[in-house]
Formats: sequence, structure tokens, C-alpha cells
Amino acid sequence: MGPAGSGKSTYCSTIVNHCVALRRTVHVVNLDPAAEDFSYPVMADIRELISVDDAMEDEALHFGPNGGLIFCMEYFAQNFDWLREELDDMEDDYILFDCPGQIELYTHVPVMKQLVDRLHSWNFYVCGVFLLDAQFMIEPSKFVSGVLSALSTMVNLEVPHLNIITKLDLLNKSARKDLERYLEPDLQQLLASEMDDSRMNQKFQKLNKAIASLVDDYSLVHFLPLDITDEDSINDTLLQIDSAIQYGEDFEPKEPKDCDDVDDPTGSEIRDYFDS
Ligand SMILES: Nc1nc2c(ncn2[C@@H]2O[C@H](COP(=O)(O)OP(=O)(O)OP(=O)(O)O)[C@@H](O)[C@H]2O)c(=O)[nH]1
Ligand SMILES: [Mg+2]
Repeated sequence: MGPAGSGKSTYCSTIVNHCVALRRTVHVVNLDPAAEDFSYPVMADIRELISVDDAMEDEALHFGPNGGLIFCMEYFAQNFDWLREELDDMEDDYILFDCPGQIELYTHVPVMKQLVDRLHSWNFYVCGVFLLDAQFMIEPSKFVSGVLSALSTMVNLEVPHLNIITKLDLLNKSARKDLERYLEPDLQQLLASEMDDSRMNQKFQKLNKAIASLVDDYSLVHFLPLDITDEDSINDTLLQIDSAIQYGEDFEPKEPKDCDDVDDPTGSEIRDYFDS
């Protein structure tokens, strides 16, 4: 999940490619009714059920792109049986759901929560992954808006949750260094530094302080940086999610000969993965 363009589909293809190298099975379900191109193999596509064009072109509905998307997602919520059928053959597999970018879906439209509840009822372990563009880590007030959307998604879904900063490879050295103060943020301090040299009026300052203390009180917002050009960084992300959903804990131990079958360099990648 995450705002438009935050890198959700890129994240899915990055994880798929990484897992191919690890010989680990990962599938992706496209839940974006407006998506057109995919850089990963699509196991199931919501557009087979309904697409934004269907909602926009319908004579009676006449939606624009945003209303159309919400309509599609509500239609999806009425038809989870479609997803159940698509997931029918899955067992012990890892599935990524590539979601749309409209923030309403994570804040006040109930469809994502309904989806999570339905997945639980089908015995899936679910982890929410919320992506935020590293551009949000440049100004404290931008960061606060990112934190709030991450927080409302987290509170809304009530599942293990990971916030990830994307597009790290686009940052220069000094921006990367600056990023560190946002990874374990002290919001009060961050905002205080901005307030000193801005002309924010008193009410706005007070509002920011109140938001900062609310977020601090939850002490739940933590960000993990993801650099898709760095295999170790991708591995760290995967491990955090694995531990959140207890992935692999109930797998049967593999026969040693399975490991012998694996050729290098894949074999060494698998060892690296378990070593880390
Ligand atoms: N350099 C770099 N570019 C990225 C990264 N992640 C995404 N992009 C680029 O950012 C743009 C948007 O990425 P997407 O993966 O389509 O983002 P999205 O969140 O799926 O977008 P929507 O589905 O439209 O909301 C694309 O041009 C990607 O190539 C990254 O980690 N590094
Ligand atoms: Mg996308």
C-alpha cells in the first residue's frame, strides 16, 4: 500500500525477482483496477472482475477516474468469492497484493479492512506494507503528512505493519545522511527545527505539536529504508516481513539433498539469506 507513485508495483517486482533467485515461491495479485502494465507475472488480476474503464464508461454510473476506482474496490468487496477462487490452489505460498494508490482506501473506505478480515478467515497470515517515497523525508512537515497516512493505515487495518521508505537509490550522499534522523524520528525535535526558521503562525505550530505528540504517544511509526539496487537491503525487508507473518515456521524441514541440487550462485544466495 502507499500513496500514488510511491513504488508499490516496483516493490512487488523487486521482491518477485529476489525470490526467484532464492528459489522461493512468490505470487502477485493485482488489486489496482486502473493498472495497465506489469513488470511481474500476475497470478490474479482484479481487472478480470472489474476495471476502472467499466465504471467510467457505464451509462448509468458515469464516474471519473477516482470515483470509478472507489466504485471498483467496493464492487470487489462485494465479490471476494472471485479472489477465493483465484487463490484456491495456494498452500504455504507467499502472496503480494499490489494495491491502488488512492489514500482514501486506507483511511476511511472499509474495503482494505474487509479484505484483511476475509484473508484471515481463509487462514492467511497478513502483514501490511506501507511504502513512502524518500521525497517525504526531506521536509519535516511533509514527513508529518506521510507519517499520518502510514499511521491511519496501520490503525485501520490492525495487522502487523511495516513502513518502508522507497527510492533510496535516487538520494545523493548528503540526503541519505539527512534521512537518518527520519528513520527513528523524534517528531517534536524535527518540527521544532522547522518552526525556528519558518513563518508558521502560532495556531499551526500548536497543531503540529499536537500531532507530533499524538504520533509519539503511539510510538508505532518506524521506517525501514529500502534500496532496490542493494540485495542486502531487499533481504532485510523480506526478513522483517517473514518474521511479522511467521513465514516458514510451520514448514517441514527440507531433505539435505534439496540443498545439494542448488547450483551456485543461487546456493550461496540461499546461504546468505539464512545466515543473515
Ligand atoms: N529509481 C527508483 N525508481 C523507482 C523506485 N520505485 C519506483 N520507482 C519509479 O517510480 C515510478 C512509480 O513506481 P510504481 O512502482 O509504478 O509506483 P506505484 O506505487 O505502483 O504507483 P501507482 O500504482 O500508480 O500508485 C516508476 O517510474 C518507477 O520506475 C525505486 O526504488 N528507485
Ligand atoms: Mg502500481
